[in-house]
Amino acid sequence: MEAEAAVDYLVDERSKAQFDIDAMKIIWAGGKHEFEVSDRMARLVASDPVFRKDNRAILDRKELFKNTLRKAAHAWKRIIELRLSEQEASKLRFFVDEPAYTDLHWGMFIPVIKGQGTEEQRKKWLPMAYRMQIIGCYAQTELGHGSNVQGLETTATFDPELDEFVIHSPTLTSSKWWPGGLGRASTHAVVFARLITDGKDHGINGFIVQLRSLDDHLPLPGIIIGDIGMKFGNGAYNTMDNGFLRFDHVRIPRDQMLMRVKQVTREGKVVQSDVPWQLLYGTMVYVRQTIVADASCALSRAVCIATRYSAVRRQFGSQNGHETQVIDYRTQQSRLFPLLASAYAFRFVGEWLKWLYMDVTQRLQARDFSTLPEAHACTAGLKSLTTSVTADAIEECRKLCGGHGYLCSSGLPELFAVYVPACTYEGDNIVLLLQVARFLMKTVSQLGSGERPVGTTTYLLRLEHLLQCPCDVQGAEDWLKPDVVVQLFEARSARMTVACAKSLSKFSKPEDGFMDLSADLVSVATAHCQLIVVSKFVEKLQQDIPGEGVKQQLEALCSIYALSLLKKHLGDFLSTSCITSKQASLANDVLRSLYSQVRPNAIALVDAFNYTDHFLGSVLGRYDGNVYPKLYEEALKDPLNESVVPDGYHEYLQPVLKQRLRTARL
Ligand SMILES: CCCCCCCCCC/C=C\CCCCCCCCCC(=O)SCCNC(=O)CCNC(=O)[C@H](O)C(C)(C)COP(=O)(O)OP(=O)(O)OC[C@H]1O[C@@H](n2cnc3c(N)ncnc32)[C@H](O)[C@@H]1OP(=O)(O)O
Ligand SMILES: Cc1cc2nc3c(=O)[nH]c(=O)nc-3n(C[C@H](O)[C@H](O)[C@H](O)COP(=O)(O)OP(=O)(O)OC[C@H]3O[C@@H](n4cnc5c(N)ncnc54)[C@H](O)[C@@H]3O)c2cc1C
Repeated sequence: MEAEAAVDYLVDERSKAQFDIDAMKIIWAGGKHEFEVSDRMARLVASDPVFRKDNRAILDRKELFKNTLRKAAHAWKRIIELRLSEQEASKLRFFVDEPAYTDLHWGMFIPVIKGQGTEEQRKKWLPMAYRMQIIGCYAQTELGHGSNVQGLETTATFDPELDEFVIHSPTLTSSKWWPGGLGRASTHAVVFARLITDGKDHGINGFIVQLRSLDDHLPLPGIIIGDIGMKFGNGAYNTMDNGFLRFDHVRIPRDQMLMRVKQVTREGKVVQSDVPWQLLYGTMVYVRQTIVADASCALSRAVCIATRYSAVRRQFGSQNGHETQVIDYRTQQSRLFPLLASAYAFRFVGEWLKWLYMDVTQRLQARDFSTLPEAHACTAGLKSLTTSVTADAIEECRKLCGGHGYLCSSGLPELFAVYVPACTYEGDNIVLLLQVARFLMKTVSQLGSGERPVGTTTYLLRLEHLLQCPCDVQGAEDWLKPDVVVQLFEARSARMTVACAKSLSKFSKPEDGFMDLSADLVSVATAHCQLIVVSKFVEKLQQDIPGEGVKQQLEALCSIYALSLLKKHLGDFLSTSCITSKQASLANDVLRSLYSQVRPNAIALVDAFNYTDHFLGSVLGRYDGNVYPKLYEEALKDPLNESVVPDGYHEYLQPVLKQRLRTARL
């Protein structure tokens, strides 16, 4: 094929931008320093051939896993050689863009010891873990029990004679099943098990257990361990060794029980410390918060691919002598731009959630436990909302790219396959929304008792007003007023919450009500979480936003985010009498004009994510828009194209063809 000169097919598009893109890049990155680190690490990874990833879909499982081990070892080598800070190292891992055992080691094993270990335990285990002299994972879920943590069956029985715990898997369903990094790589795990002393069950707790020898990596006596097998998609999450694990009376010293929440004395007495027992779930709160930040990355990546390709792709019509760019179709805009707006919305709510998590952590250290329930509800709810939207959005972006979106070289199938389990891991999304609903029902029921709602539920203090207030929209331009929109989302959430609370109060047993009304409770929780995202976007815009035109673009995106939600959930807003059908129709008109406003800026708005072509891993999303020759190039790399006549022709194709010839002669 003819070699094409390097042409930037998106130059025209970029010249239309009406804002300072460099300033937007800094807003997106969360600051100048963050931008600089992220940019440097992205380039470092993109320029290193060890980190190539274009062959993942065609490697078999063993090659794929070995390749991941190689990349993780190389990443670690570079981290040491370049003396990277924790922030730089974590960005480097992010741009390597391949699920690996190191995610669980750094993302869960270290945090669980930090959060649930005593000072002595932290001093003993963390230095080894930081130097990667041991590799750890988080072994909570069992074959028969995932969502219901209190239902775990693995036992940790105290033996006072030897001052040890005996870790045991009493049934098949008690086998640990799913932990990432467990299958092949980990030498240690924090294992969640039922604490049994003197025949009494004291509920679950974490225990540090060595699984494999530090000399030859063989499983230690009493440990039965392996990988749980291939998961959804080629490549994708199969770089991760999710594992199974059974214990046959494995003994560990008493001081390997994580003892920040509960302690077991030498005599076998269980002492509950004064921190809330829910801190046993603290690592999940931490990871849920990181998953929200990650959602904006996955979503922005898919949106970047779909937006660039939509500007390159032309179908039907006539536009300056060419067919029309598909991005100019209103239907394409109405599917794509709300996703672009959601990517920015999730970025800002993720930033805020990180702040909330740091705040609750500091309070816990100062023994102020008052904001823990809210932090749990926010992390659970936003994890659920952002991952569900992102998973659906990646699939929508695939469809927005038409047939070519279905090719692995578009990057979208693998992104989808890697991303969808986020709706399940770290808490199934429905189970987590039910936790938010439970928190809201409790908050509303306590309103009369002088208990003041905190943080994101403060709006419930204005319940009387919110239950009656009319929506202040008279003309279309009123829909652009942030306070009008925020109050509307508050009113919708408050009205749905109160309606559900009333229905619940009719049940003599609250548990029966929760079972019967669970689908409605999920809708209530969703409305509350959407309110949080809308209000955090609005709050972000009240800060100083430097850069010409940047604030205007973000204001347009914020309005698109809120009004597209209104359109999607119109039933909620109309059935709670929050708006009239006339107001809904005005909102729709405003949305159309906002799409026109965003259209010339669309390419620059996705360029602001600053993704390298290596990270995007997509022919359709290439920065230069040179899609068609590169699609050919990728196709020619497929192993099927290595020979002109396919393997199997002589055995299977030729006989069939010959047989058909004979039949034809008959
Ligand atoms: C230098 C080099 C650096 C290199 C850097 C590399 C960087 C890499 C880093 C990568 C970083 C991060 C990536 C991380 C990787 C992610 C990969 C995916 C991993 C996936 C792992 C997992 O899936 S682990 C398993 C997760 N499991 C779950 O989530 C289970 C879900 N279930 C539950 O949480 C609970 O069972 C339940 C909450 C659903 C119910 O619990 P329970 O039955 O006990 O409770 P109740 O409902 O009765 O509630 C009792 C009260 O407790 C409150 N509650 C519940 N949970 C919490 C909580 N978490 N915190 C606080 N409070 C909580 C609840 O509200 C009730 O309160 P009251 O109503 O007041 O009684
Ligand atoms: C890729 C991946 C990586 C993972 N990594 C780890 C790891 O490192 N460590 C670890 O310990 N675990 C890990 N897990 C396990 C994960 O945390 C669990 O799968 C998750 O918590 C969901 O639990 P479950 O599988 O038991 O789902 P289930 O609870 O069995 O869910 C099945 C269905 O039942 C519904 N359901 C369940 N309970 C209720 C309820 N009360 N009300 C209404 N509906 C309900 C759910 O909505 C869902 O539709 C991983 C899982 C995956 C997919």
